[in-house]
Amino acid sequence: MKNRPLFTEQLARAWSDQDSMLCVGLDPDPKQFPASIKGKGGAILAFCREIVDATADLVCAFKPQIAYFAAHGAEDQLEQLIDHIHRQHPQVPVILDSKRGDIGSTAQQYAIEAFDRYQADAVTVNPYMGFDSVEPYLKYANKGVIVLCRTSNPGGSDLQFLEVNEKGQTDKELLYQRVARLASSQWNKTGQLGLVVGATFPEEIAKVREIVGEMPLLIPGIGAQGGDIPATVQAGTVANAPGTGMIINSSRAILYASQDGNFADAARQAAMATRNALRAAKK
Ligand SMILES: O=c1ccn([C@@H]2O[C@H](COP(=O)(O)O)[C@@H](O)[C@H]2O)c(=O)[nH]1
Repeated sequence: MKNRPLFTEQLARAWSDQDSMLCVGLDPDPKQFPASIKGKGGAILAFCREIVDATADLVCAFKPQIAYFAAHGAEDQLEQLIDHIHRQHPQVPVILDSKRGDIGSTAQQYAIEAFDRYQADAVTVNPYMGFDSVEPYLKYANKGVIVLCRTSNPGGSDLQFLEVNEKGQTDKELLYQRVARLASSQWNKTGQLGLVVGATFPEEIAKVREIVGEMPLLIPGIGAQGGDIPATVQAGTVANAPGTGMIINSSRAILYASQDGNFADAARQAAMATRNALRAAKK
């Protein structure tokens, strides 16, 4: 699917036309599928397609997590799913969550995987190996590149909270803050960079927002991980532009709202309740 608009334009349109900051995460776990789908050929695609069709008018993005497809040898189903979203719901950007990170020549292959093979509008990237591991993605000038910054898991603090002050630098700087500063001031050559910041850490969301201005934040951690919606929205709000700047992800709490035959309806209800809670929190 060629000629997709700039990722940031897609987001701006989705935030305004859909009035939604909700991203539905597509993490298909066959063990949790309803009996009507479980065990059938193409079950992963069938399950995700129903979720997508039931929620597309409620979201600003979909985020398929590649591991849930690759673990079952279902990469072809991931390709077909993204193609389905582009054709049936062209207004909804697709963020491929793959969190790759490697030397430049290999990162180039990962960029081809995300953007040429899967046709994603954006991809998550691990910055641990530095700018030359991120740069190959920037050759795709209209595509979003969303860099891990302050992740939602408890172990994220092991490294992301290390002090990284240089000689002469007086203000204390932590590793996740350095990532935010580099991403916004030096790495954002295309204007299409974003950062991952977990809803489980609203204080750090606020700090990152202070550093990066309007840059889009992908915020996982509400729903199954227990992140607080009002605290998240308050912390991540862009000055004078409520309802923008955040792509707030929920996966399991929506996908598995029911494991019966009515799973798609239940997912829609859960997505609507979450979107409404996000809307209410921005006021
Ligand atoms: O810091 C991070 C980065 C990515 N994720 C991903 O988001 C979803 C969360 O799923 P829930 O079911 O809503 O907990 C999942 O795909 C993770 O790989 C994250 O949780 N935290």
